[in-house]
Amino acid sequence: MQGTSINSQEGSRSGVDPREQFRIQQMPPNFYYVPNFITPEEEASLLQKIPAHRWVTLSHRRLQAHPSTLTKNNTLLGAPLPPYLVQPVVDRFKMLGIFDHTPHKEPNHVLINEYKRGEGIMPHEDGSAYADVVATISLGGSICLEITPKAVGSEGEPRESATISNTPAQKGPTEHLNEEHMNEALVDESKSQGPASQYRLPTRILQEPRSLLITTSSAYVDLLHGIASIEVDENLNKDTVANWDILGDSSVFEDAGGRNERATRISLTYRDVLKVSSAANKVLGGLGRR
Ligand SMILES: O=C(O)CCC(=O)C(=O)O
Ligand SMILES: [Fe+2]
Repeated sequence: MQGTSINSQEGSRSGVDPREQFRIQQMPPNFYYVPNFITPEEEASLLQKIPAHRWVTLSHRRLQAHPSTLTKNNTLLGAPLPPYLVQPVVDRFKMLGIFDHTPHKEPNHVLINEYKRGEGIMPHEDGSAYADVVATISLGGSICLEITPKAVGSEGEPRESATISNTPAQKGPTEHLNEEHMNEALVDESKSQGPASQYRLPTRILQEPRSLLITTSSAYVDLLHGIASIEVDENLNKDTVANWDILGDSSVFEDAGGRNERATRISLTYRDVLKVSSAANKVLGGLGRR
């Protein structure tokens, strides 16, 4: 947002959604992409402050949860987020009204993912532990997030908890988007639900370093997201990347012949956990059991 600053007060006075200029037009609602949301200095500072000892290694990425992992019944033990995760970005979230509709009006939980070259995350939904919004800041390398409709028959199934490993929503290996998918990507109405059917799916959102991606409402609830475990994102152009027109610098990918060589990427995913238990209750409960 350093280069694309908005005036939220003016926005709200005039009744204009401050996120509107960042909406990804070619996609089902509601995805918003903000290039250059943080500065290179802020990116470097964040990268330096992420604690090296908190990583949990999963099969295709590393993860850490702040302030802590959720309990088995998806409750957050109330505690503040570390200051380096709060400022300056949470004030910018407020300018955009990202969490205005959630119970706590601001994020109370951050999952940090690290993907080395060739790593990814299978298609999934983030689930009902959280309010229906996630705000993702990307650091390091660029990556494509693949957006797919839910599989036939998945509607109505209970959404499982969004724990540290999220909710795998499709069985089997991640299906990578390729040129074929892109070219015949108009959604088959019978295989999609709701608003997704008017748009081209599956599709990709290219996330540049220092960008913010907001996924909310129906985008959070009705669609799956994942990252292919590949070393190069290929065939990147205006027809295959939903946010091409609002990228910070599409020439980087044009100059590379439509390729993005993956490098280590870290994502900070900000969320509002619905159920929060107070630390005081926990302490008293603990004493009671003695
Ligand atoms: O790294 C990303 O951008 C996606 C991560 C993700 O889907 C998650 O943490 O639930
Ligand atoms: Fe996710």
